[in-house]
Amino acid sequence: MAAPVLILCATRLEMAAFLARHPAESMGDTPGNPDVMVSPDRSWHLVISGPGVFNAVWALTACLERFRPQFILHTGIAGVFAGTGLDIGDAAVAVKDTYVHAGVDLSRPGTHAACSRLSPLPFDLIAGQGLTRQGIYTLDLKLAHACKDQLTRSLNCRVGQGPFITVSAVTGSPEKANALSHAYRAVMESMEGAAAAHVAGLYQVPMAEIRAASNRVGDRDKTRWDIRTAAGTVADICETIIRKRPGS
Ligand SMILES: O=C(O)c1cccc(C(=O)CC[C@H]2O[C@@H](n3cnc4c(=O)[nH]cnc43)[C@H](O)[C@@H]2O)c1
Repeated sequence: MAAPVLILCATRLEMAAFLARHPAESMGDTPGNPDVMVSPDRSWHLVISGPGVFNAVWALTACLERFRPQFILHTGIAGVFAGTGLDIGDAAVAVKDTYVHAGVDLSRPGTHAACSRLSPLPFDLIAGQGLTRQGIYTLDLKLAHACKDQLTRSLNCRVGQGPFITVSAVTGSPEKANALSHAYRAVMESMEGAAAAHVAGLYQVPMAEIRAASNRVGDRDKTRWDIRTAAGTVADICETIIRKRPGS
């Protein structure tokens, strides 16, 4: 039997629709252990990390110390950038994910440079992977393309593909969203992606990052967010990937 797929998601809310369709057994949620579930046939595990880069690193590390999955499916909701052709409820597959806070900030407060990309760090964040100096994590492109092809065939929404960014400070204005979109040509913004890619890279486990848009990046008006619809897309993404196992 193939190794399980490890699904990594920040919150239970994002996985609610999937878990309603696919009830799973809890493996314990005790202090010092992440919240992990396993499917009845043991073909997938789900870890709920908690939001943000620190929780993602902790939860994924704890799992990879316990078992080695075939690949990691990092999923959840995200903000979608304007000009991507995607709307709320649509899905996208990451080809790379950049932690925008990694680097040397040479900008002067009050100048236009404040929103542009940082200069590279003088050291690798993963030894031998020079792009990590700019917080850039390249994902497994063969797996990403296979997932995109499969999801395009299976989902009832648009499926985009491109660069994602990861933030610790959620983008809170359309102006900042425009600047980030221009600087990174990003499709989606989340709070965990690059952190998960960092750990997956250290453990040399392939990872696909596939998210569903719940809101437009920079939009603070929650009446325009649609987490329920996005969580439905997250459920469709997970169902497709665990059933078809693209790339294997
Ligand atoms: O209340 C807020 O302002 C807020 C901002 C971002 C996310 C949330 C959540 O409750 C969802 C947690 C989860 O969602 C991802 N997410 C969704 N939209 C965005 C975004 O526009 N920018 C960054 N992250 C986003 C994120 O990965 C969180 O883990 C509430």
